[in-house]
Amino acid sequence: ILRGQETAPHQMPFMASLQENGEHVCGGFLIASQWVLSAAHCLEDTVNGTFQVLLGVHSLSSPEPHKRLYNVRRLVPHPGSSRDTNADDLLLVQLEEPAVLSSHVQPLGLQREDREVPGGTLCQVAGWGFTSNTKSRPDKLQYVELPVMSRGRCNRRDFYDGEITEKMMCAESNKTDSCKGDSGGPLVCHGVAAGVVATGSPVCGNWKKPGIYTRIPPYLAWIDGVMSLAN
Ligand SMILES: CC(C)CC(=O)Nc1cccc(-c2cccc(CN)c2)c1
Repeated sequence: ILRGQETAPHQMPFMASLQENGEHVCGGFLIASQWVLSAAHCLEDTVNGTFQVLLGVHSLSSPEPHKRLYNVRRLVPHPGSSRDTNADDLLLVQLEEPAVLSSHVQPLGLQREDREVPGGTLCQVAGWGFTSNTKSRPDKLQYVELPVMSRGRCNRRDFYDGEITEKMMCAESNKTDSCKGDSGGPLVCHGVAAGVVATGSPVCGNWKKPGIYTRIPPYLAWIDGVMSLAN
């Protein structure tokens, strides 16, 4: 998160750190006691692929009473996701067991009505991703408030020139922005998850490259289907 601020500890009790070999790789968020939603691109550049999910966390490094690392039972990338496009960039992560819920560990509601979030709406995005283009990584959870950019404006030639589908949304990236390591985190509008941070262009904080977020309503059937079928 570029030019954001540290959250109050556990202000976002749905936030998850998707980790590989004990290192933060991507954001994610609890959507049910045994399920975390993240981004499919987070599975790229994995070494031996043992993922774990850290919940109830504020500082990645300090011991915290509510912090708990969960093993992963199953990783379910969206069938339409692929390395070379932004399409369907979603990942469902089933925890080995249901998370112990508390005031520090709570699921986040999903936007259920398939209605566009109007341009200009202020939404929050959080994560432990880069806080600058010099790749500095924060230890504590950061968040920033960003205005949504309408699809019409985001698809202009000098922005993404028609690349933004109705299953994606954009947010301004003028200095404040999401960045590497924030992928998979939620874009929270009116208190519910309206989008998921997609990698989009590997540029952070450049107003000409708005942040791309996978919209959630178009994927509710897939999300509910996967969760209902799993053992
Ligand atoms: C100088 C460094 C920051 C270059 C770099 O590593 N960029 C990079 C790589 C992969 C993903 C992302 C990335 C993720 C989520 C959101 C965004 C942009 N809103 C970018 C950005």
